[in-house]
Amino acid sequence: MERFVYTASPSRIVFGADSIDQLPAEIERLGATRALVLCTPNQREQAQAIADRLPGRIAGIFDEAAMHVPIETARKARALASELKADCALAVGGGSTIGLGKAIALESGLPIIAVPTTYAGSEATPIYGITEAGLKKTGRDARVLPRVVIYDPRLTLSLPLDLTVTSAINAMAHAAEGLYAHDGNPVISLMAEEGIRACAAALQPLRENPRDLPARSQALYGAWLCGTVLGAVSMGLHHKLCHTLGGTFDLPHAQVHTVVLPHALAYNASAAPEAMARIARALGVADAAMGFFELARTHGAAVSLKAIDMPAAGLEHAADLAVSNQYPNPRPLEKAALRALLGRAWEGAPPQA
Ligand SMILES: NC(=O)C1=CN([C@@H]2O[C@H](COP(=O)(O)OP(=O)(O)OC[C@H]3O[C@@H](n4cnc5c(N)ncnc54)[C@H](O)[C@@H]3O)[C@@H](O)[C@H]2O)C=CC1
Ligand SMILES: O=C(O)/C=C\C(=O)CC(=O)O
Repeated sequence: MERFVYTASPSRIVFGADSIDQLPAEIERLGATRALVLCTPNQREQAQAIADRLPGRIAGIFDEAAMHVPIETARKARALASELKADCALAVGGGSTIGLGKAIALESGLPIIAVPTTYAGSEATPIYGITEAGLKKTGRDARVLPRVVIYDPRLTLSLPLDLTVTSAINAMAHAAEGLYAHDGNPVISLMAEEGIRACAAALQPLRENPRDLPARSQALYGAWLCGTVLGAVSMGLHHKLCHTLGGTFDLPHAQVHTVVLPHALAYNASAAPEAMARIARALGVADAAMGFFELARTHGAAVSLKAIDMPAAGLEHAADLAVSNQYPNPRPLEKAALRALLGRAWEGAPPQA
């Protein structure tokens, strides 16, 4: 066994169907009496229903969470938290809403209770992202790691099927890159493999019935594991490409992950054979990259950047950006090979080493 460092995350996880019933006790445990509830406009009703379970403990609801946390939204939410003297942020939603809670916590140290309703995994990480003047900056800070996460699969029953598939692949991407992270460790690799297995296995039953509670539970369990991997070790080429593409061309987050993952894995395959074997085993396929390509296609997700409105004229610029910062990745970053990768991803061609 090689030497490694493992840092466990100090979050408290409350998992299972109806675990939202534990919310009043969890808020009390934190000693909070004035929670600011955060959500997107789409999830206002769901957030209100949760707030209604907490009479006397809600300071207000802010329903303007938006993807990639625009700085203007963060400022507005921070000002409201301060004005209402909130003593905790209760984020009900996906990565965008939890990201808004993190933007508040980063400045104020307010504890976050996260109630995730997608599989993005932000609730399990100390990573924040804020977008200012078209540029998304991300960083790590222990203050933004939610203190408590309530994973209630019932709250994911309403997640539309297309987002269910792409969000689950977003989750599995964390685990896939965690398996070849330069700072990986055996515990995180176990979580990664199990996370991929659980998320992938949930997709077929959810396609047949998006309200299948055991399958929702399995997907959410997998998402927790995959998010934990993201929070614990460094990501490589795939995540960097997705951030570049998403941020520069304003592409939808989970869908970009879904398109890019097979191509990023094919690029890294020869340099990370053991990770590829573990990913393939978790998916129950022969080849990791093709496995993800087929998984997305089988479940009706877009497999080309073209289909999610990435302009072809931006490919050269994206390749330049991809090599502008070097970072640890199993295979060195080569401009010509990355340009070819992006071309295949744009077309929706199968992944190629
Ligand atoms: N900091 C971190 O560790 C991470 C941050 N992120 C960030 O999170 C954002 C993406 O988060 P996502 O969860 O993919 O999307 P999202 O949070 O933007 O949600 C997408 C849409 O689905 C709706 N939705 C969410 N759950 C629903 C449900 N159960 N039923 C019906 N509608 C529902 C939302 O209201 C929203 O309109 C990106 O900005 C990304 O960068 C993603 C992963 C990790
Ligand atoms: O961009 C962020 O807000 C931080 C991390 C992620 O989005 C991880 C991911 O790409 O899914």
